[in-house]
Amino acid sequence: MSSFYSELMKGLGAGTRLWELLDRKPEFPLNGQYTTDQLRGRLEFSDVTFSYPTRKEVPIFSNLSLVVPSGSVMAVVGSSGSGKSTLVSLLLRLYDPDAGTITIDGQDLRDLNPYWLRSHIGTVSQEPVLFSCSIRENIAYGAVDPDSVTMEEVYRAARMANAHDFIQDFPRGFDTVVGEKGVLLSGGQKQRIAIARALLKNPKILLLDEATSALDAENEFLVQEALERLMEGGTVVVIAHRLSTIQNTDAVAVLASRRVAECGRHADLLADRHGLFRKLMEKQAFLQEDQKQALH
Ligand SMILES: Nc1ncnc2c1ncn2[C@@H]1O[C@H](COP(=O)(O)OP(=O)(O)OP(=O)(O)O)[C@@H](O)[C@H]1O
Repeated sequence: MSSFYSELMKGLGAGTRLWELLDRKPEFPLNGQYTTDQLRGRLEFSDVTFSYPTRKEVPIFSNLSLVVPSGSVMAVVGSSGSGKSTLVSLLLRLYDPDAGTITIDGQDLRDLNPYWLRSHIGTVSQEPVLFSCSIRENIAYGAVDPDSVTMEEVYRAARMANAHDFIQDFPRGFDTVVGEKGVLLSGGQKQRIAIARALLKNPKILLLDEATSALDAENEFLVQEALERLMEGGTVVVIAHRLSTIQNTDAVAVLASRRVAECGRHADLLADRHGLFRKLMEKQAFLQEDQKQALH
């Protein structure tokens, strides 16, 4: 009886916390209704001013403007704390800007149905979150209706994400249960599962946060190849940390002084000897010595 009582009390405590979570209301209204069948994925920030609700006195963006044409790949670079992740959070509508607008195909984000919006946006973060369930369920979770996903579709997504082989090598294959936050898997493996999840969703808009942590050479190649497949066809915003990624994008936006300080093609930005992008690249030792020599 006494052990049952303590279990009951633990359960009650957990239950209370769960209800508190379920009862939470969004801080701003999520009542946009607009949806469309023909999403093209053109993104535009116009004069966006933003500070986090918890730190109103620290502005993150003031009058930031940026256009990402539909179907293009935009790299976002900037020093640590310049607001790269914040830009992605605003696109996902985790926050609303204090002033200015963010639009998709000319439609204000606030007028779009948030559930519909998020079903068309895929994200792969630096530290992907995997749930404590099977790998198959973790991949199928990306789909709008995970229950209707066939095994064939899961295999296909895993193959394209270069994850199929290592999953098959586990004794229980796709039924392998990954621990809380996927502790059983390496960083590169977790990322490839997150990429398979995003591939299954086949989103029109893709937000990527490239991992800064060093992957071993083989993992890095496999992750990079999978990302390239994922990036085909949609509009992509990638927080880029690798020179090879930056070189393969259509344009680069440099965040500095709370706005987009420079935006253009990688080669053009690099050619400006006094430009911010050039300085940033040199600081981050992105440029190899021989490339620097060639540019001088
Ligand atoms: N939830 C939050 N509440 C309050 N301030 C925040 C929050 N998240 C980020 N910030 C602040 O906003 C600024 C921009 O952070 P952000 O994470 O967007 O930068 P970043 O360019 O992505 O940085 P990094 O390259 O280090 O990941 C930082 O000064 C950070 O301290």
